[in-house]
Amino acid sequence: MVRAWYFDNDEEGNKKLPHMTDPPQFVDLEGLKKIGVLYWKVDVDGDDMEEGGLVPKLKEERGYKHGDSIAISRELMPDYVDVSKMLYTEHLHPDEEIRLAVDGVAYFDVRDLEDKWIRIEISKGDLIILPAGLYHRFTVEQEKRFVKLERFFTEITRWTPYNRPADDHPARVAYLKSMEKPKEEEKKFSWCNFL
Ligand SMILES: CSCCC(=O)C(=O)O
Ligand SMILES: [Fe+2]
Repeated sequence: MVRAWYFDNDEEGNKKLPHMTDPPQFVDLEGLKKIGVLYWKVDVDGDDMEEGGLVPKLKEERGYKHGDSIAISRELMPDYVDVSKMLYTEHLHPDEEIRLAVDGVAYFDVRDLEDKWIRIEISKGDLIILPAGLYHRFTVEQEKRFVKLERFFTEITRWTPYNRPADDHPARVAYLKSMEKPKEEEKKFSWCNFL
């Protein structure tokens, strides 16, 4: 099951360790939703993957026409060191990032609205969607040092990372704007209550 917590900001330590604060500050699915991160639990060995199941339905709803499967580990990748450095470099994408873990364990770090890192641990059956324009980075976890992921894309040719700073990227601007709306709604609501 997915877990998420605030990263302890120790950027010098081993990135593959959990980096929880003491005491840990966990973030629930609602907290992730507030920054646009969506989550589904998937039975990867069962009906969820079959025609009419959760994953094919999600693909259709969100227009994912392409997909592939990648395994990340030192043993399986000749260019592991470069790839893992690249994936742990803070970046964003013009499209949402969809990943379904089918084996192993990995961490996605995502920025909250105050620019603090939230670490999301994914393992078998965790499907997450990061919105376009959200700064994030990724690493495998220390113990297994291995993860296998299904990736889905709307257009495979458009899959590009833009490293931070990319604050003027239209996807970043649109993301921040989409995060403003709930705040405005909240304001309107409290004003109505006041009247
Ligand atoms: C290897 S999947 C997760 C890493 C990532 O953020 C990406 O591929 O853009
Ligand atoms: Fe990414």
